[in-house]
Amino acid sequence: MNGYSPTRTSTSRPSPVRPESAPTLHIDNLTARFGGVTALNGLTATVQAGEAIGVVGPNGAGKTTFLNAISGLLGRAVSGEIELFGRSIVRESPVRIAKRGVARSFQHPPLLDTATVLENVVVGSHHAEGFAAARQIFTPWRVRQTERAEHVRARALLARAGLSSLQHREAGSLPYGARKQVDILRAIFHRPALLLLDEPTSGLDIGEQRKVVDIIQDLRADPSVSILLVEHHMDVVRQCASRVLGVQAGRVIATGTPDEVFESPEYREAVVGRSHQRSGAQVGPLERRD
Ligand SMILES: Nc1ncnc2c1ncn2[C@@H]1O[C@H](COP(=O)(O)OP(=O)(O)OP(=O)(O)O)[C@@H](O)[C@H]1O
Repeated sequence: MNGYSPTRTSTSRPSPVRPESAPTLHIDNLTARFGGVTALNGLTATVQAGEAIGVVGPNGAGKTTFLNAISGLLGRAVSGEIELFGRSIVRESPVRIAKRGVARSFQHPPLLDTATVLENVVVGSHHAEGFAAARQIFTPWRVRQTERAEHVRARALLARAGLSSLQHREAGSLPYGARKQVDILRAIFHRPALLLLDEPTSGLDIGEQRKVVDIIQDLRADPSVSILLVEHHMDVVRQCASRVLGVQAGRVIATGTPDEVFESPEYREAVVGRSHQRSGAQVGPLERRD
């Protein structure tokens, strides 16, 4: 069963053009500079349809900047190429990139605090469905129908995550762990082709971490969804990602299975070299010891 699968829902969003031959995402020589700081330094990577790729590395390696660049949040600070299904998105706005099927969660979820949890999950969906304001005025019945269907789908997502009891709570009153989960469901609600998750389990307790892992594993059953997962917990990466990019100083220093990367000399040096600081790879309570 796949309760979160974007393709198994009752209303359908016009899907972005997805040429069979092109990968979901191709990144070439991606560089991001902020004044004198080079956060990304020639990063190159490819994500195929249905892949879930972990992005790991020490603090300050450029992982969040990588997701920000793909989301279109960095504007002219970025150079290099970002292709989604073979089409360049490197100069497109965050809204257009979202419309092309990219959704993301944030380290610190920017929920609408005075809206309910249910409203937060569906927020922006009219935009995503291409409902212009004029259309809403002239076809109110259709808009109401769509809203009803969206609320049904959002409730189903919340139920699947065990968060039904929170659906009418104001988001501003939620504890941190619930905020993170709602933010992830909000991203999933838009049926992304590419889901960007930025430290989805940071600050969560063990039960909440398991629920997030469950959500990600469920999504992986859908071959049309690709995932980039920035994560410090090695156990979460092992359970959710088939392939890992080890990143340091804004470039990829190791690729392979989770264990191949975690055990590679390049990655160990990147993390151990900073052992006096917070480690880039945390062994969490979900850690499997094989
Ligand atoms: N908008 C910005 N302006 C200036 N410097 C920035 C900006 N965004 C990121 N940086 C810098 O770029 C580098 C990479 O930051 P980034 O947040 O991408 O690292 P990270 O790998 O996500 O770290 P962490 O694991 O701690 O979240 C850091 O030195 C950071 O201070």
